Amino acid sequence: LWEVSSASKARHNFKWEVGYVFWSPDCVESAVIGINGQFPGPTIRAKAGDTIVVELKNSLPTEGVVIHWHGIRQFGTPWADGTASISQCAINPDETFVYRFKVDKAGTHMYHGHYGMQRAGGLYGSLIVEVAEGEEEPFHYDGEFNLLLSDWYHQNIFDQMAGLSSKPFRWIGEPQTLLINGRGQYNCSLEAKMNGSSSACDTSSSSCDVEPVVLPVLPMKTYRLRIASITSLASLNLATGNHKMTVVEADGNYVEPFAVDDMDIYSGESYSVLITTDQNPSSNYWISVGVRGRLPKTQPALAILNYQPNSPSMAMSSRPPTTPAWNDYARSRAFSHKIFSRQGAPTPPQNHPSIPHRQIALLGTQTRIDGHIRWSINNISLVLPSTPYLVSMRYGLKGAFGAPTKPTESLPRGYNVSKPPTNPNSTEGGNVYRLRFNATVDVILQNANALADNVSEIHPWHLHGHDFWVLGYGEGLFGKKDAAGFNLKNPPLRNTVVVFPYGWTAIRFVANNPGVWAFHCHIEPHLHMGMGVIFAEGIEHVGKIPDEAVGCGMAGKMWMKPPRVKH
Ligand SMILES: O=C1O[C@H]([C@@H](O)CO)C(O)=C1O
Repeated sequence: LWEVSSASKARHNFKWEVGYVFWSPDCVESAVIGINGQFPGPTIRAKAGDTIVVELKNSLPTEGVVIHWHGIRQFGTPWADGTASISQCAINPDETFVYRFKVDKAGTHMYHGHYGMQRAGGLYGSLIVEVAEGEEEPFHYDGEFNLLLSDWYHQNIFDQMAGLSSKPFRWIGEPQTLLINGRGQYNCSLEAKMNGSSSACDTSSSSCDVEPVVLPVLPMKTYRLRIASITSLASLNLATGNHKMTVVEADGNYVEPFAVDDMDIYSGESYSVLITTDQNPSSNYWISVGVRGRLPKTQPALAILNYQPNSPSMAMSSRPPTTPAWNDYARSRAFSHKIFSRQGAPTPPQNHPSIPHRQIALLGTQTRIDGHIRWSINNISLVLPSTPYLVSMRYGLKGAFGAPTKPTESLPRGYNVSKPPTNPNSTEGGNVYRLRFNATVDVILQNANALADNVSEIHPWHLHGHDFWVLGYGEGLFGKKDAAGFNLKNPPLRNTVVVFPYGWTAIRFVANNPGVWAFHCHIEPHLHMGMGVIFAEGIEHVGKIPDEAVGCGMAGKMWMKPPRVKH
């Protein structure tokens, strides 16, 4: 997984056009951001070491666009990370940008919009990297299926964004439908529909049939399910009922295999699990996907494990498995605590008095700016500049992002994480942490009570440009002594990790990838409300940034050479 053999490497060329399409993901039609007229976007499949070239044309009439390749570290190509205002200028309507990057190791990944809330608008798809030619996975399976999980809102993203920045605040609420591979049933469970009890279904949608997700399997075989969550808000749990799942991969890294009946999956995370079809083959079986971490107002999504040669629509002999109670955090913690890297995986730098070279503690709080509700990190709510950071830093455009501020990196002493912030006001800022190239950096993600009493939410944090080791989780305010309990032996490598309510999560990574990288809560409205920071490292080692990534903000003005005109 972490070694790229020198066997033959392929190049995959794609021509994509991003535009609005009418689509009915859950039988309710709306304008959805599609790729080549399709929602979700096409699945990319490649092998480790291959090069992906996506010629992306923006056919959204009045919006810029970018695509982030979630899980791909972009070694040597930081301008292809697809983060507007961070790694590149947003691609203007009618313009084309070429994303060219290497997929350096195998894993289950995804891609999605990273500008405004376009991801929530439907701009996403799967990116699956198989092991390099001639190499083998460290586990056996006879077939595989891909399950891309998402949540869906009937309110369009413009109304959502306007609400989030309104005074008074208008929260987006819970999603209407959970989707598997872009398909779901609004106000209607697939079970009720299949049993013919359509009274349980919303009548406006009863005339519409969204094809259920069916996994055709043979008895007594082993299948790999690739599961990725790209939800806007929902934390999910996937349960297979009669079939045990053995977890083998998390975020493109092998884990020490462990068996579960159900598993949590947070936005931005991916897993592979193995299931063996060892149940009575005269039946089909349900797979359920339900909401965790917030009081659910959304029906679970269902898929069908269809033992061949049964008909996929035959009556089920069992009910869909129920996913755990939304607020059973002990169970969620227990699942997270089961994840360790597979034997032989790289371990974090350690055993040296100077390691970590730096510890950055990030306290996430819900705050107010001028009466608007925001999320802040160390009391600064992230706003992005008009000149992409990668460009302004690489070319030394001082002033492109205002006065250089040094955000704080320690926790306020004695902060009471179980009460609303005593000073709920914060300011907007850039939140840029410059990391010494090759430094070993620990980050403590500290959660706390939100603005309302007795509320603290789950935040899955995603780091661009890196995998990181998850060193540990704890409850309450992180203290120096907690570092003694870090797992340095077999911590899992990931790119997304959950921070539980009122708790902290500690990660470690090596700042060895020249570029400017976003690190943020993967909940779409939370990022939009400022819940993120920027890491910059090894800028002097960044190669030539393609011109198309550069032409906006201060860089756009400086590089613009008006043609000479004759008088
Ligand atoms: O960011 C959020 O805002 C609301 C709530 O805290 C205020 O209405 C909510 O549930 C969030 O996750």
